[in-house]
Amino acid sequence: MLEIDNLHAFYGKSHILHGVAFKVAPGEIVALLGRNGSGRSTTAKAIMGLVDTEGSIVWKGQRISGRKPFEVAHLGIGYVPESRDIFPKLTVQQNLLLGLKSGHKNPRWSFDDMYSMFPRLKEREHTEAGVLSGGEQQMLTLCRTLMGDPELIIIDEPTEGLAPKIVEQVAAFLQTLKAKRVSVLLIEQKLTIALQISDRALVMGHGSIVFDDTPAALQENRYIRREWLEV
Ligand SMILES: Nc1ncnc2c1ncn2[C@@H]1O[C@H](COP(=O)(O)OP(=O)(O)OP(=O)(O)O)[C@@H](O)[C@H]1O
Repeated sequence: MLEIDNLHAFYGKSHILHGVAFKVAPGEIVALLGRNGSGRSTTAKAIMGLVDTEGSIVWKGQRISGRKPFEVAHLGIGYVPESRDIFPKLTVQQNLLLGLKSGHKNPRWSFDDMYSMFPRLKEREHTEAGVLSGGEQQMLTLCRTLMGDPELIIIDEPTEGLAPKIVEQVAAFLQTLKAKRVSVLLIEQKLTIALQISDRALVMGHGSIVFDDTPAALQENRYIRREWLEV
């Protein structure tokens, strides 16, 4: 479904990704792990057309490398960046409405789906998003992106700084996506969550993929964990 091969990415003259290659299959949750600065966010930005790249990014058989971010989104790839991405002066409900893909006839998701995954958003339905807590803003960003009905959603550190109870809800949210065959590329710092819910684990180091296997294999591989994950 998503096939990345020999991907290089650049910020000006800085060469950040060095020949990244991996695949994401339909309905698969793939965890992208690594230390801060290893290149995980840059990989997400490269897929979304937000940084200069060389190499190949193919989505559903179509080459998307070099496309504009809105084109990539329109083709069915949703992106939840690390910074919570909401419209602060609009209510929760208005933010969700803005997520809807225009002209889309049979959306997979309804407002009620969002509110049943995150009941707190229902309670805050008519509240301006700018006054929500960090955790609530994260829920809203996830839901707004999902309202656009992506087939693949790339989520950058969704549980960063959240209380354990909200982390559990985000994990349940990811399981719901899986049940509905939405693929997920999950950039995570927390190894336990990534291992619990993902089908495959990728580890990045210095802008390259240094491990690509099952979560169980990563659990057993002390060398990779020590060299590339533990701080
Ligand atoms: N806008 C930028 N301009 C120049 N260099 C950047 C920029 N953004 C990131 N970098 C550099 O690119 C490298 C990879 O960063 P990236 O953000 O992709 O890592 P990461 O694994 O996602 O970690 P983090 O969680 O800290 O963002 C780092 O060396 C970082 O300093």
